[in-house]
Amino acid sequence: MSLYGKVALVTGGAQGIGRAVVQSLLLSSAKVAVVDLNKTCGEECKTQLDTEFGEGHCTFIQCDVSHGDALRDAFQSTVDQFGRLDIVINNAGINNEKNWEKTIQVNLTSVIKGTYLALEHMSKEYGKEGGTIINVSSMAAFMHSPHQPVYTATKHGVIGFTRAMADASSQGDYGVRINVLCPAFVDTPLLHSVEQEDNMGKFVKFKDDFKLRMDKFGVLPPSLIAEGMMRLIMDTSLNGAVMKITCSKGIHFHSYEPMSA
Ligand SMILES: NC(=O)c1ccc[n+]([C@@H]2O[C@H](COP(=O)([O-])OP(=O)(O)OC[C@H]3O[C@@H](n4cnc5c(N)ncnc54)[C@H](O)[C@@H]3O)[C@@H](O)[C@H]2O)c1
Ligand SMILES: CCCCC/C=C\C=C\[C@H](O)C/C=C\C/C=C\CCCC(=O)O
Repeated sequence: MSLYGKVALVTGGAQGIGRAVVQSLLLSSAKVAVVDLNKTCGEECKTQLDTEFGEGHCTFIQCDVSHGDALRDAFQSTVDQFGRLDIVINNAGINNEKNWEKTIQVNLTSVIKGTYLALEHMSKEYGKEGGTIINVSSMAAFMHSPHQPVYTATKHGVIGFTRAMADASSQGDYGVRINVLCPAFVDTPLLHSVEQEDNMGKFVKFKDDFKLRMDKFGVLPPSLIAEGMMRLIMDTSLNGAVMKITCSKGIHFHSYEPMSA
């Protein structure tokens, strides 16, 4: 299915998983705003994408998603440049147990803020045409890691928030589907943070144990995560879905007990 005429915003889109998703969106003919803190990476990414897809299909907006006003401006700038907004991927995330307050701000608070801003631009509640939001969690929400307690907590939070908002959207007739994606280990620069005391703090001493887990469970290519994202974007039956992607089972969904009143 083509996304011609649709506009997407991807946070943390300059490298890693976000970069792979941006590529897939452009291949499907969407226009894309790459929102990222890293100016060098973002500008390089835009140059490469302009060469591949031609100018005018994507834009780079430098923004720290943990700064609420800057994130609001990034959403507005996307709509000003491309005229509308249909797809929002709240993907930016960090792994920092030393500065764990920042990890909560980036991985959880900014996902909540990004979801609310997306609704302001897409929800029927605000007179808009609807759309779709994907929030990025992690398999760490299902297999908690002693090396990453706060990272694990934020990824649990992303799932709970997303599922609750998906129900709010269907009950409130927002016209916006809200889903969550949980990758296992993915081959991106983030994985290397396990080696660094600056990221891991006192948990760095567990790095060998962490690497054993990677050997045991394997490491996925970012392109497979992008494939999962595209499925969540295209399948209009999905709302409140929790997609997991692992080496052992590939792309699949978590199932929950039905709620009893
Ligand atoms: N790599 C993995 O093994 C893995 C596994 C499960 C989930 N995830 C999640 O996937 C998402 C993407 O991770 P990745 O592996 O691609 O990481 P990455 O470090 O390769 O890329 C993250 C991108 O986000 C940007 N970013 C970081 N902080 C930001 C901020 N405050 N504001 C704006 N942009 C910011 C970075 O500049 C970078 O371009 C994260 O939410 C991460 O938690 C990753
Ligand atoms: C310390 C560096 C961390 C860098 C990346 C951060 C987090 C990534 C977490 C992943 O989501 C992995 C979490 C848990 C376990 C992984 C895979 C489980 C697969 C299970 C299966 O195959 O059935």
